Amino acid sequence: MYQVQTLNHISPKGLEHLGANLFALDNEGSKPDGILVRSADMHNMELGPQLLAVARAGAGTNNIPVADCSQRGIVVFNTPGANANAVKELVLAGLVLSGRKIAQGIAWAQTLIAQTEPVAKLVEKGKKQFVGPELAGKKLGVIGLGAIGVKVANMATHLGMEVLGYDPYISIDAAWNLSRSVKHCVNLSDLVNQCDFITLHIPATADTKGMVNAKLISQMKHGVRILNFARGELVNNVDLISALKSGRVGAYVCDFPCEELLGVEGCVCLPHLGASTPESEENCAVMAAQELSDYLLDGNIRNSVNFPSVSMPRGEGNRICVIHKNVPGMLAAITDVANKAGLNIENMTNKSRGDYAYTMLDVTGLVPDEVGSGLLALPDIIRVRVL
Ligand SMILES: NC(=O)c1ccc[n+]([C@@H]2O[C@H](COP(=O)([O-])OP(=O)(O)OC[C@H]3O[C@@H](n4cnc5c(N)ncnc54)[C@H](O)[C@@H]3O)[C@@H](O)[C@H]2O)c1
Ligand SMILES: O=C(O)[C@H](O)COP(=O)(O)O
Repeated sequence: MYQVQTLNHISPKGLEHLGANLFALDNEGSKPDGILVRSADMHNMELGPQLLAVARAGAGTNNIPVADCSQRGIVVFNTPGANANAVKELVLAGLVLSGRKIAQGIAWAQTLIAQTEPVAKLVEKGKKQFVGPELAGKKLGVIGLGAIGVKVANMATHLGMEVLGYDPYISIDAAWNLSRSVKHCVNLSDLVNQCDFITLHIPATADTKGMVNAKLISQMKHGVRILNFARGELVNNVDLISALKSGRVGAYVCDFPCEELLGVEGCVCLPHLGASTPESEENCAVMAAQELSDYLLDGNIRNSVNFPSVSMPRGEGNRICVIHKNVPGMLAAITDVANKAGLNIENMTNKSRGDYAYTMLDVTGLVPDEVGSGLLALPDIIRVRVL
C-alpha cells in the first residue's frame, strides 16, 4: 500500500485513479511515498527519505525544490498542457481588460448607487473616462511559445491581431502547432519594441526572474499593455509600478497579486485564476494521479521535469528500477550485480537526462535482498526499487 499525501485540493476525478486497494490518501501524510500538489510551497518542507515522487497537478514547478529532489532520487512530475486552454481563455479576458478599462468601469458603476442623479444619466456622462482600444489590428507579442503561448498566439490571430512570438527553446511540437501567421522574433528587443500588447508564458527560473525590468520596459512602445499569467517573479514590480505611474506602461494585468501591486492605478490583479476551471482542475489531477501511479506501481516515468521519460510494458517477473548518476560504467556495474545473483534480464532500458539517469531491468527469478543492497553499495547509485 502506497501513502499519497495531497498538499492542495486535488480534483476527486484525479484521486479516483489512485485505487483504495493500492493507495492510502492523506492530507497530513507523516511518511508519504508520493505527494500530489498544486501551488503549495514545498521549499521549506522536510521531505522524508521514503518519498519517491512529487506530482504537480499543473504546469509550474517553481514551488517544488526540484534540484534537491533530483539529488535524492525523488521524481518530480507535472502535467504539460493540461490547463493550457483554461489559461488561454483567461488571457483573452486579460487582453480585453487591459485595453477597455473594464475593471475600473465596473468599480465606478458600483459607486453610482449612492448618487442623487438617475444612474442612466450618470452613466452616459461618465463613460468617456473608460474609453479603451480594440484588439483587432494591434500587435501582440507572445513571450514563451509552449503549451499556453501557442494557444494564445493562435487565438489572437483569429481576433485580427498581428502576432509576434519569441521562444529560443521552442519544442518541435509547439512549432508544428503554431499558426503560420505568427511572426518569429529571434531576439526579445525585436518583439518588445513593436508590440502594443505583450503577454508572458514562460516558467519562473533563475534566468527569467525579473526579466521584465526598467531596461526591458524602456525598449517597449509607450503605453504598452503587459499581461502576466505566468508568474509574478518574472516582473520587477518596483520598475513596473514606476512605468505605470509615468504612463510608459498603459496597463498591467496580472494573475499574481502582491502587496505592492494592489491599488496601483492601471494594474488589474486576478487571484491566480488561470487554471481555476473544473475542466482544467480535472485534467491536471487525472494526469498527475496517473503519472504518480504509473511510477509508484511500475517504475515508469512520463512527464518528469527532473528525470528522463522511461517506460516499458510490464511483463512477468520482477522489475528493478535504478536511479543513478549519468556517468560511465553504470550499466555494466548494474547488470553485473544482476548476473551475480543469477537473474536473467528479459528486458532492459536506460535513459539519461543531464546529470542523472534511470535504468529499469525486467528479470525472471526471485530477486534476493542482496541485489538491492549490492546495487546501493555501488558508487553513483541514488535509489533502487524492486517491484
Ligand atoms: N496563471 C496560471 O494559473 C498558470 C497556469 C498554467 C501555467 N502557468 C505558468 O505559465 C508557465 C508556462 O506554462 P506552459 O504550460 O505554457 O509551459 P510550457 O513548458 O509548455 O512552455 C513554456 C515555454 O517557455 C519557453 N521559455 C523558457 N524560457 C524562455 C525564455 N527565457 N524566453 C522565451 N521563452 C522561454 C520554453 O521554451 C517553453 O516553450 C508555467 O511555467 C507556469 O509558471 C500559470
Ligand atoms: O502552474 C500552474 O499550473 C498554475 O499556476 C496553476 O496553479 P494552481 O494549480 O495552483 O491553480
